[in-house]
Amino acid sequence: MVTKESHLNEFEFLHNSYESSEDKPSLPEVFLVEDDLIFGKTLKKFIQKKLGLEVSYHSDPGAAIAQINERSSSEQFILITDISFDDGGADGLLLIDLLKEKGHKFIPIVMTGFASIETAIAATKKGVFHYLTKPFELDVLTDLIMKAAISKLGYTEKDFKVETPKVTIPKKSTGIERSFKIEAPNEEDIFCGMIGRSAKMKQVFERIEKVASSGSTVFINGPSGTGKELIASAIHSLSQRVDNPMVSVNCGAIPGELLESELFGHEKGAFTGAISSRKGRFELANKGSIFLDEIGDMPLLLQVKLLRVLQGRVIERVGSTTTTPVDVRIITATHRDLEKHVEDGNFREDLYYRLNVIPIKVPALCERREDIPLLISYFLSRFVSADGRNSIEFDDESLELLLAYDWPGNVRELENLMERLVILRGGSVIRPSDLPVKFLERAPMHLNSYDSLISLPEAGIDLKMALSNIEDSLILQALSKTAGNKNQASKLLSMNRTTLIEKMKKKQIEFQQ
Ligand SMILES: Nc1ncnc2c1ncn2[C@@H]1O[C@H](COP(=O)(O)OP(=O)(O)OP(=O)(O)O)[C@@H](O)[C@H]1O
Repeated sequence: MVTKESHLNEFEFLHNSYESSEDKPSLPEVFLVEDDLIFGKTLKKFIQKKLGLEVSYHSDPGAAIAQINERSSSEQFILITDISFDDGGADGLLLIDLLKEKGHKFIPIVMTGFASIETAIAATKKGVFHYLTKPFELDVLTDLIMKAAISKLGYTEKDFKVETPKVTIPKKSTGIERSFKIEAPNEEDIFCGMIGRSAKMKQVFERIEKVASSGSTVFINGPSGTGKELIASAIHSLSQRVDNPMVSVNCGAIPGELLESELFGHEKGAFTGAISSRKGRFELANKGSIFLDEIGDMPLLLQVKLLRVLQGRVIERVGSTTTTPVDVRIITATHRDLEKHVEDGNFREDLYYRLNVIPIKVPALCERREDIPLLISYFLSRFVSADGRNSIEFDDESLELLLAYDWPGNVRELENLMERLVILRGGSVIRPSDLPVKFLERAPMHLNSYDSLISLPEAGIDLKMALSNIEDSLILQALSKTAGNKNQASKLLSMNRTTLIEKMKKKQIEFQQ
């Protein structure tokens, strides 16, 4: 039976703190003992990079004891050790006993892949600071090391230079070779309420500036959510027509039979329900601009009527026999491939050429990824309250996922996601698990990140075994990240769910939370 008292005595024996802060070395020493070479090296690199601590790593407990015995037994250190070693001849708890016998003072943290009540009790009896069950997030271990150093060795948080290991976006996956940083747009990145620093958006801005004053018909083409309506507004606001109205009509949202009277107006009695005559949008936009969104969805019959307006600059109300002159600049937009629409016979070729006088092509967001950090910052500044209470931050991994994602819904999708995260996760750090699963599906492969974590040991390596260990580790990490959900984990690993299950069975991998 472990009593609270015996537990405390053990702790006191192990953790008699330094008399004064001057006595302690500048940073705590860490000894790591783990027989899985790849995991051990990964841990060593991660702890060193994140906390700036020197880590002495040994795959063999005997070698660890030899090194520890060489140093002065009065200096306390942190020991991180596996419990069971593959050759069966050593045991992490025995290592703790042997070091204690030699009079060493240290704070033990133990790790095990096979959690059992018996070993947990045995570890507690030995006064371990924490008992970690594999797999665990590497950050959990570094947090524990800091906690141990602060609470047992008298260090303060300031003694550590905590640095989250930087992840560099590989060129292949995103086309950008630099660390991803959220950055507020500066003056040059903002054009008429639009954010853009990429060369592609700068070209769009230049074209808007050039065409705005001309009065010509403009055709804006680009995927949904790329800002076509914003571009139309910019053209209008930079033109001489700015003091007159800009009227927008979504041709795809109004039923075909209503669209004609919506655009051109109607006379009293023109159809059932036409109790009075009414001006259409063209007349309302007189001396200003009309923005015909989703022009590709306009019915063929109406296309003929629009062509007549373009040719004669006059409109004819439904039910009228006379024409009314209109002075309107026409700006149209569609997310469709209008040329293909013409080829398929769904759009009149003559109208297409009339509308396409000045084309503006808007790039999808995935073609201008350098704008993503600016847009994130811009939308956060819009959604986060003035006191910053619901502000959010992103960890490196989630930032990377945001940059690598394809954004099929473009800027609108990014805007909606930021709004949702601020509402649901305001005040916290966003991690990959806070993002919709589809972001994880498209995560890039960090081939080069392995270079910084695993280096070829002097004595060489059993490649087959090493790869198999990496596979195990990644499968377990995917399961851990998705709380054991095999469906989501398989997506993270870009494999079928059934393949994952078969692999787990074959390799006898079991996941316990
Ligand atoms: N460059 C940008 N800077 C800031 N906000 C943008 C930018 N581009 C788009 N947005 C915002 O994204 C949302 C979608 O933009 P908009 O409605 O103009 O897209 P669209 O291309 O017209 O979409 P659809 O084809 O679906 O009509 C809007 O809220 C808009 O303010």
